[in-house]
Amino acid sequence: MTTSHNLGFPRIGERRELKKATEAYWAGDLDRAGLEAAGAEIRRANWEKQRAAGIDLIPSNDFSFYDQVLDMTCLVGNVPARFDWDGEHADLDLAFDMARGTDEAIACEMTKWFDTNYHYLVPEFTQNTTFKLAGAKVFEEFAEAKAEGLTTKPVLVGPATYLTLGKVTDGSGLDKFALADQLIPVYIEILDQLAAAGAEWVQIDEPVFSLDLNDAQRAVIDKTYAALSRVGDLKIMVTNYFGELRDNLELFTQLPVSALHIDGVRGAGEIEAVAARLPGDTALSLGMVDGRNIWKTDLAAAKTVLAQVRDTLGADRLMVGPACSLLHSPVTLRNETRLDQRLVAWLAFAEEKLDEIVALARAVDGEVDSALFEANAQAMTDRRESSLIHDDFVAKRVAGLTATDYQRNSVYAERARQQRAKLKLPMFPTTTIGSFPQTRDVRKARAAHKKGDLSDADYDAFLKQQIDEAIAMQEDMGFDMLVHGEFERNDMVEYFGEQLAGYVFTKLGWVQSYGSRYVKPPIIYGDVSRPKPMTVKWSKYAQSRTAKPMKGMLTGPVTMVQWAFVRDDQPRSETVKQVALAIRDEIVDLEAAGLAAIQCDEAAFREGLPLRRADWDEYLDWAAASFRLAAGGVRDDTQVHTHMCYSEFNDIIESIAAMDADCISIETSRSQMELLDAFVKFAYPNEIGPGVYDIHSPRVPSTDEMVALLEKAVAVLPAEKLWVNPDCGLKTRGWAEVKPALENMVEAAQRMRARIVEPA
Ligand SMILES: Nc1nc2c(c(=O)[nH]1)N[C@@H](CNc1ccc(C(=O)N[C@@H](CCC(=O)N[C@@H](CCC(=O)N[C@@H](CCC(=O)O)C(=O)O)C(=O)O)C(=O)O)cc1)CN2
Ligand code: MET
Ligand SMILES: [Zn+2]
Repeated sequence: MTTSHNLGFPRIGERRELKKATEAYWAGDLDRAGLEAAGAEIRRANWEKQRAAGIDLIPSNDFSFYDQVLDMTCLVGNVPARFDWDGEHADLDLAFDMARGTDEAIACEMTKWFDTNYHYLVPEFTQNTTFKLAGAKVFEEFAEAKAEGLTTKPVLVGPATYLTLGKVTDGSGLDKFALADQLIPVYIEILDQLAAAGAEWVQIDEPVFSLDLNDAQRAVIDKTYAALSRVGDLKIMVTNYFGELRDNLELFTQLPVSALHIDGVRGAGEIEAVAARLPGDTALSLGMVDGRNIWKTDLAAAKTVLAQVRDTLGADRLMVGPACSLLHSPVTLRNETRLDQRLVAWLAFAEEKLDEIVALARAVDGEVDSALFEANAQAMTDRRESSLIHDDFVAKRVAGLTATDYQRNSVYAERARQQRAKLKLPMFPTTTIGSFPQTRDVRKARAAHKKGDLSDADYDAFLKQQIDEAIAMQEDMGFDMLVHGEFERNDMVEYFGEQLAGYVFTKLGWVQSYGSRYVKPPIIYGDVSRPKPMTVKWSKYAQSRTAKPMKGMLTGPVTMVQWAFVRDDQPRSETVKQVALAIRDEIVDLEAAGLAAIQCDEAAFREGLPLRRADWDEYLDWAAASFRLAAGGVRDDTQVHTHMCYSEFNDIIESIAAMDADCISIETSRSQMELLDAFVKFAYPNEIGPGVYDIHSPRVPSTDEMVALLEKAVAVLPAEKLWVNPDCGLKTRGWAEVKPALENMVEAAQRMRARIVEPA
């Protein structure tokens, strides 16, 4: 019999129950028992949904109150010394301290999980790192499900992935992969304990198989699975997802474990080769249902592939699942009553994906759910032929693009001359990245407006007042280039998605980004265009309230697509081109409305980089080109800014230069300006705003600290190219810390100016 299984279910709850409970707990409005109960209720509901759908093998420990990598850190007792841990049990409150920081200890770093918009907490290693079994969550959740009559498949982040994702923090030059010898025995203890508790299967996630691996990583993998395979009766499934195996295929298929899972969506081309090379009685799990996107699976096509593999391996060695954990999918379509029903017919969120998985597993065994398969085939045809998707005007416009559309009129030096003459900014000009705190009041007003309880006129007046206050504050503080504050936006991607043609947005399609912060990615289903101006009204209003230059504020084409669910019926690069043209229209309109500077954020530029180096150039070419296409329609004296959050710039600096933005702001404060190195080495030609204020922490940086960071920057870059700004937008912060921090920041810029004009 073919086994249906799941790699992980969304943990946030159908209506963001997890966010509400954790934030209430942090605010002191819910006690620990209340929080635990909310978590237990989400797990129970998730298991029940999977059982009802007919999933044979259901995961546990896929739930987390914050992050699964952080949970692994607790489980193996790898708590950084600054958290003052008793060395015994690493429990939930300690995990929250690591995730959020305390008065005494700064939080662990957070970074992107592979090429997703999910963020994990980076494990830290030092010369003093030791591991021990210190967590109980995986065992408790297994027992909890057992009590409900389910023998689940506990999920663990694998040792190779855990070591790869962590970083050495003590500058000791430690070889982190050498820690495997200490880490493996703890994994063995965990597996032993799970086996003793009655577990039959365990799922060990090793998505590092989708990366280019070095010898040290390969050695860790060899060692780990040689050791783990000796654990008693427990069956181990090792999973790879997010990409192809390529040159890791041999290493992967030779792992001495009971089952191997591959991403049958992104790695479709390798299914046959993997099946052919699978030794002895190893089972193969094929991830045929996309966990990263929301389109229905083509069931007939998937069934054909599965049937071929069954003929090679036999049904008993075949398993069917999602390509990756469903963590990256919204929970359910059931509540999307406002979505165009023609579109709904093309979609599958996590719950609906469960049905697809089960239908496929049953179908390869000969039990075809004809009604479901027929409806699915109809949906595939309807979508392909739908007039909703195609827009001739957009197609013609893209086809008519020429080289000149991808460049500004003059080179940077000439543009800079004209911009200086027009803007008359001082040295070390001060600005912010765009958003100001999204306070409860702002969100409440928006929610009330959406519900119809606040009229258009009243919401408008409310937003104008917010903008007025933000402008007055910036003028008082002495800012040189102002922003309007983005109070009208729910999210920098969703807001635009709501206004563009070819996009739809959901009511409750939330996906976890990190901790209690979620996003609602819009769905790009067809050709994209901009029916009418999107931000001009607000930016124009803001500019009318000040004599200082106001920055128009947009999201760039790559980020608009990277943070959306994207159509899969044409290359991503084509969709990005269409979005770039829509943004180009907006940039041109902002210029016409009198905005002398326009920022176009490309926060997800690095995230979109393919996992394998061999694929980078192709991506970087179209990604940088799309930015130039978006920005290429304005006069030389209009200053185009871009912004990127925490990114490893070294590998991609040439492409950042190729974007040819007049100014880029980046996140550098936490790394003590280390991230500037790439710009220095490459002699980045345009202007740069290296962030001097870490906005991920509630801490208020002092003027001295920020001056010290700026000193580091002037030591390596021409002073006249430098801007002074925070690391990122301030939407997640509160005014109480933002005001003093910005005051200090402006003062830091003033001190730098004084020092340069009258050298010490
Ligand atoms: N898409 C995206 N990805 C990103 C980022 C980003 O800004 N956007 N930033 C980086 C870090 N990731 C982040 C992801 C989310 C948030 C974030 O602030 N999310 C908000 C939701 C933002 C939002 O869309 N809010 C809506 C809905 C607000 C809401 O919950 N309203 C209440 C009512 C209001 C109240 O009474 O409080 C309700 O509907 O129940 C709005 O403002 O309109 C959250 O989870 O809290 C921040 C950073 C990387 N990836
Ligand atoms: C995640 S990058 C954020 C850029 C946006 N302009 C903001 O300030 O919020
Ligand atoms: Zn940012």
